[in-house]
Amino acid sequence: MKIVNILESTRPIKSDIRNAYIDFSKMTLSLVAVVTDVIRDGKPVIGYGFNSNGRYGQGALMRDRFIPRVLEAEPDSLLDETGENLDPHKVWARMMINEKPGGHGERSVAVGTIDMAVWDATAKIAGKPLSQLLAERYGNGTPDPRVFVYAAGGYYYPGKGLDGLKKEMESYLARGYSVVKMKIGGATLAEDCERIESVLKILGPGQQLAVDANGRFDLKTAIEYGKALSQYPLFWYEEAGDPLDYELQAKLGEVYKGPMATGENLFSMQDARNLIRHGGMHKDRDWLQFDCALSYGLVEYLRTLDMLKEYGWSPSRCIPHGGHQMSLAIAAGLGLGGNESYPDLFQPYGGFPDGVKVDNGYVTLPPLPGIGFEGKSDLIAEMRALAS
Ligand SMILES: O=C([O-])CC(=O)C(=O)O
Ligand SMILES: [Mg+2]
Repeated sequence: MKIVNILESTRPIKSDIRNAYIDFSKMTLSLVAVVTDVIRDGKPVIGYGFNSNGRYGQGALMRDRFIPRVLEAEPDSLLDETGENLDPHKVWARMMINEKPGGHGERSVAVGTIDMAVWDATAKIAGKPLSQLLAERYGNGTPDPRVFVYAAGGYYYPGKGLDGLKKEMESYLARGYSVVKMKIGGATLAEDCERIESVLKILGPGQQLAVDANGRFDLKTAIEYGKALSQYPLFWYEEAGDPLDYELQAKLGEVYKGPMATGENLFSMQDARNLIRHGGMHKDRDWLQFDCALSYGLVEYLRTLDMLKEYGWSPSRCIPHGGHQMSLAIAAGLGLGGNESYPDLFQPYGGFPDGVKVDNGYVTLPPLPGIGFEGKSDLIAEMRALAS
Protein backbone atom coordinates (compact mmCIF):
# COMPACT_ATOMS: atom_id res chain seq x y z
CA MET A 1 0.00 0.00 0.00
CA LYS A 2 1.04 3.59 -0.28
CA ILE A 3 0.07 7.21 0.21
CA VAL A 4 -0.86 8.48 -3.24
CA ASN A 5 -1.52 12.12 -2.43
CA ILE A 6 -1.72 14.67 0.38
CA LEU A 7 -4.04 17.63 -0.16
CA GLU A 8 -4.32 20.84 1.87
CA SER A 9 -6.83 23.66 1.83
CA THR A 10 -6.74 26.73 4.07
CA ARG A 11 -10.25 27.50 5.37
CA PRO A 12 -11.69 30.48 7.26
CA ILE A 13 -12.88 29.96 10.84
CA LYS A 14 -13.19 33.66 11.46
CA SER A 15 -15.60 35.27 13.91
CA ASP A 16 -16.08 38.47 15.91
CA ILE A 17 -14.76 36.97 19.12
CA ARG A 18 -11.74 38.27 21.02
CA ASN A 19 -9.68 36.83 23.86
CA ALA A 20 -7.18 38.79 25.97
CA TYR A 21 -4.52 38.49 23.24
CA ILE A 22 -6.02 38.17 19.76
CA ASP A 23 -9.21 38.61 17.81
CA PHE A 24 -10.38 35.92 15.40
CA SER A 25 -11.37 38.21 12.51
CA LYS A 26 -8.85 36.60 10.13
CA MET A 27 -8.50 33.15 11.71
CA THR A 28 -7.97 30.19 9.39
CA LEU A 29 -7.05 26.53 9.62
CA SER A 30 -5.58 23.89 7.33
CA LEU A 31 -7.75 20.98 6.29
CA VAL A 32 -5.71 17.99 5.08
CA ALA A 33 -6.52 14.74 3.28
CA VAL A 34 -4.05 11.84 3.11
CA VAL A 35 -5.19 9.68 0.19
CA THR A 36 -4.11 6.03 0.15
CA ASP A 37 -4.46 3.27 -2.43
CA VAL A 38 -6.11 0.93 0.08
CA ILE A 39 -9.68 0.11 -0.91
CA ARG A 40 -12.38 -0.36 1.74
CA ASP A 41 -16.06 -0.71 0.81
CA GLY A 42 -15.11 -0.04 -2.81
CA LYS A 43 -13.45 3.33 -2.07
CA PRO A 44 -9.89 4.44 -1.32
CA VAL A 45 -9.17 5.00 2.37
CA ILE A 46 -8.57 8.70 3.04
CA GLY A 47 -7.38 10.07 6.36
CA TYR A 48 -8.37 13.59 7.36
CA GLY A 49 -6.94 16.17 9.71
CA PHE A 50 -7.10 19.84 10.59
CA ASN A 51 -5.29 22.09 13.01
CA SER A 52 -6.88 23.66 16.05
CA ASN A 53 -7.98 27.27 16.18
CA GLY A 54 -5.51 29.94 17.14
CA ARG A 55 -2.53 29.29 14.83
CA TYR A 56 -3.81 29.80 11.27
CA GLY A 57 -3.51 27.50 8.25
CA GLN A 58 -0.08 26.10 7.42
CA GLY A 59 -0.46 25.26 3.71
CA ALA A 60 2.76 26.97 2.64
CA LEU A 61 4.95 24.98 5.06
CA MET A 62 3.16 21.79 4.14
CA ARG A 63 3.55 22.30 0.41
CA ASP A 64 7.17 23.48 0.65
CA ARG A 65 8.52 20.78 2.92
CA PHE A 66 6.34 18.23 4.67
CA ILE A 67 4.06 16.94 1.89
CA PRO A 68 6.85 16.46 -0.73
CA ARG A 69 9.03 14.65 1.79
CA VAL A 70 6.30 12.06 2.40
CA LEU A 71 5.35 11.71 -1.28
CA GLU A 72 9.01 11.39 -2.34
CA ALA A 73 9.71 8.63 0.21
CA GLU A 74 10.11 5.02 -0.89
CA PRO A 75 6.49 3.87 -0.12
CA ASP A 76 7.57 0.71 1.75
CA SER A 77 9.73 2.80 4.09
CA LEU A 78 6.53 4.27 5.61
CA LEU A 79 4.84 0.93 6.40
CA ASP A 80 4.51 -1.10 9.59
CA GLU A 81 5.87 -4.65 9.96
CA THR A 82 2.82 -6.19 8.25
CA GLY A 83 3.49 -4.13 5.12
CA GLU A 84 -0.26 -3.55 4.92
CA ASN A 85 -0.66 -0.37 6.90
CA LEU A 86 1.12 2.90 7.52
CA ASP A 87 3.44 3.34 10.47
CA PRO A 88 2.63 6.88 11.69
CA HIS A 89 6.00 7.04 13.48
CA LYS A 90 7.84 6.41 10.20
CA VAL A 91 5.73 8.98 8.35
CA TRP A 92 6.51 11.45 11.13
CA ALA A 93 10.25 10.77 10.96
CA ARG A 94 10.14 11.28 7.20
CA MET A 95 8.37 14.64 7.57
CA MET A 96 11.04 15.75 10.01
CA ILE A 97 14.17 14.89 8.01
CA ASN A 98 16.51 17.87 7.71
CA GLU A 99 14.68 19.75 10.48
CA LYS A 100 16.93 21.00 13.29
CA PRO A 101 15.85 20.54 16.91
CA GLY A 102 14.47 23.41 18.98
CA GLY A 103 12.79 26.63 17.87
CA HIS A 104 9.59 24.71 17.34
CA GLY A 105 7.69 27.63 15.82
CA GLU A 106 4.73 26.69 13.67
CA ARG A 107 6.14 23.77 11.69
CA SER A 108 4.72 21.74 14.61
CA VAL A 109 1.24 22.79 13.44
CA ALA A 110 1.92 21.70 9.85
CA VAL A 111 3.33 18.33 10.95
CA GLY A 112 0.61 17.83 13.59
CA THR A 113 -2.16 18.35 11.06
CA ILE A 114 -0.75 15.84 8.57
CA ASP A 115 -0.06 13.45 11.45
CA MET A 116 -3.76 13.59 12.43
CA ALA A 117 -4.76 12.53 8.91
CA VAL A 118 -2.14 9.73 8.93
CA TRP A 119 -3.57 8.30 12.18
CA ASP A 120 -7.11 8.56 10.80
CA ALA A 121 -6.02 6.58 7.71
CA THR A 122 -4.08 4.06 9.82
CA ALA A 123 -7.05 3.32 12.09
CA LYS A 124 -9.42 3.11 9.11
CA ILE A 125 -7.10 0.64 7.35
CA ALA A 126 -6.99 -1.37 10.59
CA GLY A 127 -10.81 -1.20 10.59
CA LYS A 128 -10.99 0.18 14.13
CA PRO A 129 -11.83 3.35 16.00
CA LEU A 130 -8.59 5.22 16.72
CA SER A 131 -9.39 5.03 20.45
CA GLN A 132 -9.41 1.23 20.20
CA LEU A 133 -6.16 1.11 18.23
CA LEU A 134 -4.48 3.40 20.77
CA ALA A 135 -5.74 1.47 23.78
CA GLU A 136 -4.41 -1.75 22.23
CA ARG A 137 -1.03 -0.35 21.23
CA TYR A 138 -0.21 2.05 24.04
CA GLY A 139 -2.92 1.79 26.69
CA ASN A 140 -4.56 -0.84 28.83
CA GLY A 141 -6.23 -2.61 25.90
CA THR A 142 -9.74 -1.21 26.25
CA PRO A 143 -10.75 2.36 25.51
CA ASP A 144 -13.17 4.16 27.79
CA PRO A 145 -15.71 5.55 25.33
CA ARG A 146 -16.99 7.99 27.97
CA VAL A 147 -14.98 11.22 27.96
CA PHE A 148 -15.32 14.32 30.13
CA VAL A 149 -15.81 17.48 28.06
CA TYR A 150 -16.17 21.09 29.07
CA ALA A 151 -17.70 23.99 27.15
CA ALA A 152 -15.30 26.75 26.14
CA GLY A 153 -16.56 30.17 25.14
CA GLY A 154 -17.21 33.32 27.11
CA TYR A 155 -15.20 35.43 24.68
CA TYR A 156 -15.34 39.18 24.51
CA TYR A 157 -17.73 40.15 21.71
CA PRO A 158 -18.51 43.67 20.58
CA GLY A 159 -21.63 44.86 22.38
CA LYS A 160 -21.92 41.73 24.50
CA GLY A 161 -22.74 42.53 28.11
CA LEU A 162 -23.25 40.43 31.21
CA ASP A 163 -26.66 39.25 30.01
CA GLY A 164 -25.18 37.95 26.77
CA LEU A 165 -22.44 36.15 28.67
CA LYS A 166 -24.92 34.58 31.08
CA LYS A 167 -27.21 33.46 28.24
CA GLU A 168 -24.28 31.84 26.48
CA MET A 169 -23.20 29.95 29.60
CA GLU A 170 -26.79 28.95 30.44
CA SER A 171 -27.14 27.46 26.98
CA TYR A 172 -24.02 25.30 27.52
CA LEU A 173 -25.35 24.09 30.86
CA ALA A 174 -28.72 23.34 29.25
CA ARG A 175 -26.87 21.19 26.70
CA GLY A 176 -25.50 18.98 29.46
CA TYR A 177 -22.08 20.48 30.23
CA SER A 178 -21.07 20.66 33.88
CA VAL A 179 -17.98 22.88 33.41
CA VAL A 180 -17.99 26.09 31.35
CA LYS A 181 -15.05 28.35 30.51
CA MET A 182 -14.84 32.08 29.90
CA LYS A 183 -12.12 34.55 28.95
CA ILE A 184 -10.50 36.98 31.35
CA GLY A 185 -7.71 39.53 30.94
CA GLY A 186 -9.39 41.45 28.11
CA ALA A 187 -11.05 43.90 30.51
CA THR A 188 -10.11 45.42 33.87
CA LEU A 189 -9.84 43.16 36.91
CA ALA A 190 -12.97 44.75 38.39
CA GLU A 191 -14.93 44.16 35.18
CA ASP A 192 -13.67 40.58 34.91
CA CYS A 193 -14.71 39.90 38.54
CA GLU A 194 -18.18 41.19 37.71
CA ARG A 195 -18.31 38.92 34.65
CA ILE A 196 -17.12 35.93 36.71
CA GLU A 197 -19.64 36.58 39.49
CA SER A 198 -22.48 36.86 37.02
CA VAL A 199 -21.65 33.40 35.66
CA LEU A 200 -21.08 31.85 39.11
CA LYS A 201 -24.62 32.91 40.04
CA ILE A 202 -26.18 30.72 37.36
CA LEU A 203 -24.22 27.56 38.25
CA GLY A 204 -26.03 24.76 40.06
CA PRO A 205 -24.64 22.01 42.30
CA GLY A 206 -21.80 20.11 40.63
CA GLN A 207 -21.27 22.83 38.02
CA GLN A 208 -18.06 24.87 37.78
CA LEU A 209 -16.44 27.74 35.92
CA ALA A 210 -12.91 27.88 34.46
CA VAL A 211 -11.23 31.13 33.37
CA ASP A 212 -8.62 31.67 30.64
CA ALA A 213 -6.26 34.69 30.41
CA ASN A 214 -4.60 33.52 27.16
CA GLY A 215 -1.11 34.37 28.34
CA ARG A 216 -1.86 38.06 28.76
CA PHE A 217 -0.44 38.85 32.22
CA ASP A 218 2.98 39.80 33.56
CA LEU A 219 3.83 38.33 36.95
CA LYS A 220 2.45 41.25 38.94
CA THR A 221 -0.90 41.19 37.12
CA ALA A 222 -1.06 37.38 37.21
CA ILE A 223 -0.69 37.51 41.00
CA GLU A 224 -3.21 40.38 41.36
CA TYR A 225 -5.70 38.32 39.40
CA GLY A 226 -4.71 35.20 41.35
CA LYS A 227 -5.48 36.92 44.64
CA ALA A 228 -8.86 38.12 43.37
CA LEU A 229 -9.71 34.73 41.82
CA SER A 230 -8.88 32.91 45.07
CA GLN A 231 -12.28 33.95 46.45
CA TYR A 232 -14.10 31.94 43.73
CA PRO A 233 -14.44 28.12 43.50
CA LEU A 234 -12.96 27.93 39.99
CA PHE A 235 -12.37 24.75 38.02
CA TRP A 236 -9.07 26.30 36.87
CA TYR A 237 -7.14 29.53 36.19
CA GLU A 238 -5.66 29.08 32.69
CA GLU A 239 -2.60 30.44 30.93
CA ALA A 240 -2.02 33.42 33.20
CA GLY A 241 1.28 34.48 31.66
CA ASP A 242 3.41 33.92 28.59
CA PRO A 243 3.32 30.19 27.80
CA LEU A 244 7.14 29.98 27.78
CA ASP A 245 7.62 31.92 31.04
CA TYR A 246 8.00 28.94 33.36
CA GLU A 247 9.29 31.08 36.22
CA LEU A 248 6.12 33.20 36.14
CA GLN A 249 4.02 30.03 36.27
CA ALA A 250 6.07 28.69 39.20
CA LYS A 251 5.92 31.95 41.18
CA LEU A 252 2.19 32.26 40.58
CA GLY A 253 1.75 28.67 41.78
CA GLU A 254 3.31 29.61 45.11
CA VAL A 255 0.63 32.26 45.66
CA TYR A 256 -2.44 30.85 43.91
CA LYS A 257 -3.63 27.70 45.64
CA GLY A 258 -6.46 26.71 43.30
CA PRO A 259 -6.05 24.52 40.21
CA MET A 260 -4.22 26.05 37.26
CA ALA A 261 -4.04 24.96 33.63
CA THR A 262 -1.61 25.70 30.81
CA GLY A 263 0.22 24.15 27.87
CA GLU A 264 -1.89 24.83 24.76
CA ASN A 265 0.92 26.95 23.30
CA LEU A 266 3.75 24.50 24.06
CA PHE A 267 4.43 22.73 20.80
CA SER A 268 6.90 19.95 21.56
CA MET A 269 7.74 17.32 24.15
CA GLN A 270 10.80 19.39 25.06
CA ASP A 271 8.76 22.53 25.76
CA ALA A 272 6.23 20.49 27.73
CA ARG A 273 9.13 18.98 29.68
CA ASN A 274 10.45 22.42 30.50
CA LEU A 275 7.05 23.32 31.92
CA ILE A 276 7.09 20.18 34.06
CA ARG A 277 10.70 20.78 35.13
CA HIS A 278 10.53 24.50 35.79
CA GLY A 279 6.87 25.61 35.91
CA GLY A 280 6.07 24.44 39.45
CA MET A 281 2.91 22.72 38.25
CA HIS A 282 1.19 20.51 40.85
CA LYS A 283 0.48 16.96 39.70
CA ASP A 284 -2.34 16.61 42.23
CA ARG A 285 -4.34 19.68 41.19
CA ASP A 286 -3.14 21.35 37.98
CA TRP A 287 -4.08 20.55 34.38
CA LEU A 288 -2.03 20.17 31.17
CA GLN A 289 -3.51 21.33 27.88
CA PHE A 290 -0.96 20.26 25.22
CA ASP A 291 -2.84 19.95 21.92
CA CYS A 292 -1.46 17.37 19.48
CA ALA A 293 -2.97 19.20 16.50
CA LEU A 294 -0.69 22.17 17.19
CA SER A 295 2.33 20.29 18.49
CA TYR A 296 3.67 17.75 15.98
CA GLY A 297 0.72 15.40 16.31
CA LEU A 298 0.09 12.21 18.22
CA VAL A 299 3.54 10.74 17.50
CA GLU A 300 4.97 13.62 19.56
CA TYR A 301 2.10 13.54 22.06
CA LEU A 302 3.00 9.91 22.85
CA ARG A 303 6.50 11.15 23.69
CA THR A 304 4.96 13.83 25.89
CA LEU A 305 2.86 11.23 27.72
CA ASP A 306 6.00 9.10 28.25
CA MET A 307 7.82 12.15 29.59
CA LEU A 308 4.93 12.92 31.97
CA LYS A 309 5.05 9.36 33.26
CA GLU A 310 8.76 9.73 33.99
CA TYR A 311 7.98 12.80 36.07
CA GLY A 312 5.18 11.01 37.92
CA TRP A 313 2.27 12.72 36.16
CA SER A 314 -0.88 10.78 35.28
CA PRO A 315 -2.39 11.17 31.79
CA SER A 316 -5.61 11.93 33.65
CA ARG A 317 -4.21 15.42 34.39
CA CYS A 318 -4.30 16.17 30.64
CA ILE A 319 -7.33 17.92 29.15
CA PRO A 320 -6.14 19.04 25.70
CA HIS A 321 -6.96 22.35 24.06
CA GLY A 322 -8.68 22.46 20.72
CA GLY A 323 -12.06 20.76 20.88
CA HIS A 324 -11.37 18.26 18.09
CA GLN A 325 -12.28 14.59 17.81
CA MET A 326 -8.60 13.57 17.60
CA SER A 327 -8.09 14.47 21.24
CA LEU A 328 -11.41 12.82 22.13
CA ALA A 329 -10.08 9.58 20.63
CA ILE A 330 -6.79 9.97 22.51
CA ALA A 331 -8.65 10.73 25.74
CA ALA A 332 -10.79 7.60 25.35
CA GLY A 333 -7.88 5.39 24.28
CA LEU A 334 -5.18 6.54 26.66
CA GLY A 335 -7.03 7.70 29.76
CA LEU A 336 -6.72 11.47 29.52
CA GLY A 337 -8.81 13.56 31.90
CA GLY A 338 -11.07 14.82 29.14
CA ASN A 339 -11.19 17.25 26.26
CA GLU A 340 -12.15 20.81 25.45
CA SER A 341 -15.29 21.52 23.42
CA TYR A 342 -16.51 24.70 21.70
CA PRO A 343 -20.26 24.12 21.40
CA ASP A 344 -20.88 27.18 19.23
CA LEU A 345 -17.50 28.12 17.77
CA PHE A 346 -15.17 27.04 14.96
CA GLN A 347 -17.76 24.82 13.29
CA PRO A 348 -17.91 22.47 11.45
CA TYR A 349 -14.48 21.56 12.83
CA GLY A 350 -14.46 20.10 16.28
CA GLY A 351 -17.48 18.88 18.17
CA PHE A 352 -18.83 15.36 18.21
CA PRO A 353 -20.41 12.88 15.80
CA ASP A 354 -24.06 13.71 15.05
CA GLY A 355 -26.46 12.62 17.75
CA VAL A 356 -23.83 12.53 20.53
CA LYS A 357 -25.24 14.37 23.53
CA VAL A 358 -23.36 15.68 26.52
CA ASP A 359 -24.69 14.03 29.66
CA ASN A 360 -23.68 15.61 32.95
CA GLY A 361 -20.32 16.65 31.44
CA TYR A 362 -19.54 13.41 29.58
CA VAL A 363 -19.92 12.17 26.01
CA THR A 364 -20.07 8.55 24.88
CA LEU A 365 -18.35 8.04 21.54
CA PRO A 366 -19.88 5.80 18.86
CA PRO A 367 -17.49 3.10 17.56
CA LEU A 368 -16.70 4.64 14.16
CA PRO A 369 -13.56 3.58 12.24
CA GLY A 370 -10.69 6.08 12.40
CA ILE A 371 -11.06 9.31 14.33
CA GLY A 372 -14.80 9.34 13.70
CA PHE A 373 -15.15 12.29 11.30
CA GLU A 374 -17.54 10.25 9.11
CA GLY A 375 -20.09 10.54 11.94
CA LYS A 376 -20.27 14.34 11.68
CA SER A 377 -22.12 15.15 8.48
CA ASP A 378 -21.20 18.84 8.08
CA LEU A 379 -17.52 18.15 8.70
CA ILE A 380 -17.17 15.07 6.53
CA ALA A 381 -18.90 16.92 3.67
CA GLU A 382 -16.09 19.53 3.73
CA MET A 383 -13.47 16.81 3.99
CA ARG A 384 -14.85 14.78 1.10
CA ALA A 385 -15.08 17.91 -1.04
CA LEU A 386 -11.36 18.51 -0.49
CA ALA A 387 -10.42 14.97 -1.46
CA SER A 388 -12.67 14.59 -4.51
O1 LIG B 1 -9.03 31.72 22.61
C1 LIG B 1 -8.24 30.86 22.23
O2 LIG B 1 -7.19 31.12 21.63
C2 LIG B 1 -8.53 29.42 22.54
C3 LIG B 1 -8.12 29.06 23.91
O3 LIG B 1 -7.32 29.67 24.56
C4 LIG B 1 -8.75 27.89 24.56
O4 LIG B 1 -9.60 27.27 23.94
O5 LIG B 1 -8.36 27.59 25.68
MG1 LIG C 1 -6.79 28.67 26.40
